[in-house]
Amino acid sequence: MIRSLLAILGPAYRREVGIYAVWLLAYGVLQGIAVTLLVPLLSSLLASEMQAVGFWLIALFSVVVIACVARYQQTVKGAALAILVLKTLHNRLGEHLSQLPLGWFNPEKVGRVSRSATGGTLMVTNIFAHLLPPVVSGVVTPLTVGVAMLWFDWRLGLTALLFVPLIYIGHRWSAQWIGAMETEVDAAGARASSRVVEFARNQAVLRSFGKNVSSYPPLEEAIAGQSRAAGSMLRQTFPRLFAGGFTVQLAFAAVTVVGIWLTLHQQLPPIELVALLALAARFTGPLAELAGRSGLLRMAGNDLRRLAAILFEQPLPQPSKPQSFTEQIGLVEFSNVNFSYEPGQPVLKDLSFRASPGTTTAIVGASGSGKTTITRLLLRFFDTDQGQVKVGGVDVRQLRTEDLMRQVSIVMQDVYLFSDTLEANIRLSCPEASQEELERVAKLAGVDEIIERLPQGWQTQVGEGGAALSGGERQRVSIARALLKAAPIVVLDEATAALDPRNEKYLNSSLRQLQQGSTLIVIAHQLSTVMNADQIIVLDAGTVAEIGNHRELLSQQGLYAHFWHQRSRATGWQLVETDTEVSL
Ligand SMILES: Nc1ncnc2c1ncn2[C@@H]1O[C@H](COP(=O)(O)OP(=O)(O)OP(=O)(O)O)[C@@H](O)[C@H]1O
Repeated sequence: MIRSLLAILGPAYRREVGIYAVWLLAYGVLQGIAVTLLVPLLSSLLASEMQAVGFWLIALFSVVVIACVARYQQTVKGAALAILVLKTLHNRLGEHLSQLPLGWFNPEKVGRVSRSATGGTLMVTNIFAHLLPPVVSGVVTPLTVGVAMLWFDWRLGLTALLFVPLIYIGHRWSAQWIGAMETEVDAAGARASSRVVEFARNQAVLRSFGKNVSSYPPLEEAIAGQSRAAGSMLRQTFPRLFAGGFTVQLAFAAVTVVGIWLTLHQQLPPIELVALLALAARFTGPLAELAGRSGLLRMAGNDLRRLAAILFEQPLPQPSKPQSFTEQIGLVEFSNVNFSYEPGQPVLKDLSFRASPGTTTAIVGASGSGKTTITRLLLRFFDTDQGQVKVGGVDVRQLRTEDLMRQVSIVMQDVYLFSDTLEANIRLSCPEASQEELERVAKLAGVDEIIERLPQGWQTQVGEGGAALSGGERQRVSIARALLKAAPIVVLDEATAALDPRNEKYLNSSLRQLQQGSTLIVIAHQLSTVMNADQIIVLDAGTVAEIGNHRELLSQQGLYAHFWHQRSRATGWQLVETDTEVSL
């Protein structure tokens, strides 16, 4: 466990962990020696040898003082390491997450990260603060006492030490089992919490179908599964902990029986028997505590493994010699791209197209034909299986993430705003922008109108995820961000639903502005965007079925023309796969 902790923290902390380990061991041994000194002390007391009593008392006092120093050092160093782990793990997690491919962040993984970053790291810090000290004392102190007993009376010492393997196996068995059960309980907990979040988020839909907790089976099952797992763990943990404690008491009973037998056969003076039995009692105390703590330590070990699994996730390979841009800034090229999310289920097949700098490319196609996937590959959420994606004439795999991201702005339908002011949300893309610049983009995107209406204008808090704004308003903020960033390439996912006239007006003026300086790649749903695009890519099941501008494609009398003639009077469109019809 310490080894995996060191692997996560890095070799820089090897020394601190080493010093802590020395104090832990020292305290365990000193505790054992202090207890051992009770034997000569009690023996001389019972024999009324007052001078010897004085000597052993001083010896005991000195060892206790040194043990206190060791305990203090162990506590201070443990607390310092716990804080260090907390800080380091959070920093390492943050750094690592920022290097992982964006495609990694699905809801399950995000849930795992948030559980590990909160409860997981706390549990891991507990290893130093609360779990290792009793576990190490629980092993080292009884061993020291056992060796001391060997010295006083080898027969009693041997009896006690013979039980060590049995106690060890018992503890290991119950700790391993508790660890395995905890993994199950954790998985059930993760399932239940994701269902609770789903239930809370989708209240509007669920209520409209008359669903509450008891009539929504997935949530009920997940909660029942969690309490089943927790109940089963509690029920089955008890006998195992009992078995661990029983072997310890058995060891004590065996030492007592052997001691009495030796005394009855005049092989051990009764005074020494009393003192050695007191020692044997101290042999069992820390062992009993060990039984409970080793299970907790195993649980913390599970958390450690889960954290390590996140930290060992591979970031997308970064180029050893990153390339810089040529004069082809704004150029986007896909060459013979093949891509699948799941092996054997190709999503994009031999897909090629070229978007020249400053032009607008509209991507249209049936739901599931791969439109969003194209934008994900352009942003390098994932790497292609075959073929190349080039931005500015350079393969995206040869660009550093920050260089690629500097080239591209994203405006998605489902816009997330940070729980901050309106101004901070727009400045995110260009913190150093002047106030005039900010106001210019706000006007173009129609954000000025929102600002005028809101009580604190630019300084209005938008709430978590932008909850204080409507969907259309959030998209306007997101367009203002893109305008401010003025990136050479803009990826835009148009609203599927028909826009109200006001939002449409702002979207069109923003698009015109963006077109002046950027290459636009639009997942297009509005007819006007499709008609005015320089080129339209018609996707069919992951391949380019047709490519050209509106006029060219109409004259081809192919798939696009078919769609167009069917629904040209519609105000919005979406291609439907089943019968290649256009639906609203
Ligand atoms: N993260 C993912 N893991 C596995 N499969 C995925 C993932 N994302 C998309 N897919 C699958 O890839 C295919 C293409 O999806 P994509 O989202 O690119 O289509 P789309 O044309 O944008 O669809 P829509 O218009 O409905 O948004 C679909 O079959 C989809 O189920």
